[in-house]
Amino acid sequence: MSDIEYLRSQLGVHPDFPKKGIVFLDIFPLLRDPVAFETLITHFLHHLTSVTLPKLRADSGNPKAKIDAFIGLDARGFLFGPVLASRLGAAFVAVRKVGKLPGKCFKAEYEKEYGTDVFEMQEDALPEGANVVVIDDLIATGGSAFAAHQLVEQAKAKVIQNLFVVDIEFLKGADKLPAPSYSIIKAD
Ligand SMILES: O=P(O)(O)OC[C@H]1O[C@H](OP(=O)(O)OP(=O)(O)O)[C@H](O)[C@@H]1O
Ligand SMILES: Nc1ncnc2[nH]cnc12
Repeated sequence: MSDIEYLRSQLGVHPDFPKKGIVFLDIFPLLRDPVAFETLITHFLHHLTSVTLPKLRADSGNPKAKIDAFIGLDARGFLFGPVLASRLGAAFVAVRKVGKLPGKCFKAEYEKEYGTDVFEMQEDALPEGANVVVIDDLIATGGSAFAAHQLVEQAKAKVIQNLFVVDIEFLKGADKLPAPSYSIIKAD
């Protein structure tokens, strides 16, 4: 079994949660296993250093261009973003559901697979022109990640990569996103 097949086999699968008709894919079992968690981080780092950074440097003409910040989406993006940010010497910025962040915030309303919500990000969290990676546990319709993209645009920064542990591919969420997406586990 490949390491990706192993990770796939460890996902929790919960039909009719949190609503009838939704098959909820639970990434928490992967975090109970330290080897599985480290494998996820290794796959993300490999993609960032072998694809994202070379593309950023080629596109910008700056061989020293770097990832300035990881934007983690409330709540499960917070599990992965700070680890990647720390490993690559970048900032971690939290995008939170409305009403949780103090100070002035940018806002973006969105629709996801099982409801609507509003995301916020603190207005002083990102410098203008920052190169940003969006990270979350899962992409379904892409509504959440697209809202994060809108917040980054409001800050006049740039999303250069989206990262997900799981992509529910038939919902075609990645097609909605202006920046490239990389996901470790493809689900149906
Ligand atoms: O691609 P989409 O259709 O937008 O769905 C994906 C989002 O839905 C889940 O989050 P949820 O809002 O349930 O929040 P949680 O992480 O706080 O449980 C998941 O963690 C993603 O953020
Ligand atoms: N099917 C699903 N499983 C887990 N998280 C989700 N977020 C949106 N859709 C989801």
